[in-house]
Amino acid sequence: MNTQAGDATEGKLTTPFAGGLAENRAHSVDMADETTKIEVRDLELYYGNDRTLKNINLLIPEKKVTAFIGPSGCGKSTLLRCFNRMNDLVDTCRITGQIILDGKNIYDRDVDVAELRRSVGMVFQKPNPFPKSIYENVAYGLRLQGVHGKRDLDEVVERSLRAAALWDEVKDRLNDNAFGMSGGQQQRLVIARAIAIEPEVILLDEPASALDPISTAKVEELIYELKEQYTIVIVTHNMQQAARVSDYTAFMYLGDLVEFDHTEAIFTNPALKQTEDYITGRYG
Ligand SMILES: Nc1ncnc2c1ncn2[C@@H]1O[C@H](COP(=O)(O)OP(=O)(O)OP(=O)(O)O)[C@@H](O)[C@H]1O
Repeated sequence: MNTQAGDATEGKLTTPFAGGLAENRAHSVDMADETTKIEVRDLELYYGNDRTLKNINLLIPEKKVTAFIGPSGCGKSTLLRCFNRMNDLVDTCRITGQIILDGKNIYDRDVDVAELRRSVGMVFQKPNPFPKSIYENVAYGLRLQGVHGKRDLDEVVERSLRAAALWDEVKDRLNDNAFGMSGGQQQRLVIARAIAIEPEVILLDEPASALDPISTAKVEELIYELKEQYTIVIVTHNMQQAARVSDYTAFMYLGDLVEFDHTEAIFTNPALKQTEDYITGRYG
């Protein structure tokens, strides 16, 4: 039987695996030490007639990094975008099921989507700074919220740039245009911009795939540090990256959540041959 996510079984949370093969895929994932930040319940997503996400049930623990891995087109980004309702922007998209954030279904009618996106920030594959100064990029969200005092803004800009491990590199050129920064710096700037408005969850969609190895290492270090304060969900094609930065890993295939577990277990002792075949590069 497909078990409801979040059922407590002898101190464990039973996380079911979705799709038609649920019975022989389910096993217990010990998450007893975790607080659930997001719970995905029976999530189905259609683009037109295409069933792109199939009965996804998943727990995302607070202040941990959860990675989504799987071959191209399996639905990783689509699932990620459900967490801040970015898919609402796609006309053909239809969603059933629930995503509970801090006890509230984010798909309820009374949810303020702008407010949701303030608490669930997102960083995309390609750095997308605004054509403004470094300072204004970080201050942008605060200004939108009505914060205009220079001291307040200065403080948040510095704190956010420090948190994004960028302050030392840019503190003497805060008024320069962000487009003059390297790709790796731009990506950390975008992360600083996301942090500035104090989200609770940060969604990262292949945040390092457009970066060189040194910038990638910096972004990975940053992700590791950010989980002290934020719940992080990352989509990555890079298995080593998932193994390095995440605490939990979800392996997806053709819209199914095939296996979810502690990252170490997924990479050293996966429960399913399908997962093992993917992480050892036999397909995908
Ligand atoms: N806006 C959209 N409209 C229609 N179909 C879409 C849309 N976005 C994604 N899809 C389809 O949904 C499926 C899942 O796509 P998604 O981008 O979530 O996969 P992914 O696992 O993140 O892939 P990749 O690793 O290549 O980024 C694909 O078949 C894709 O073509």
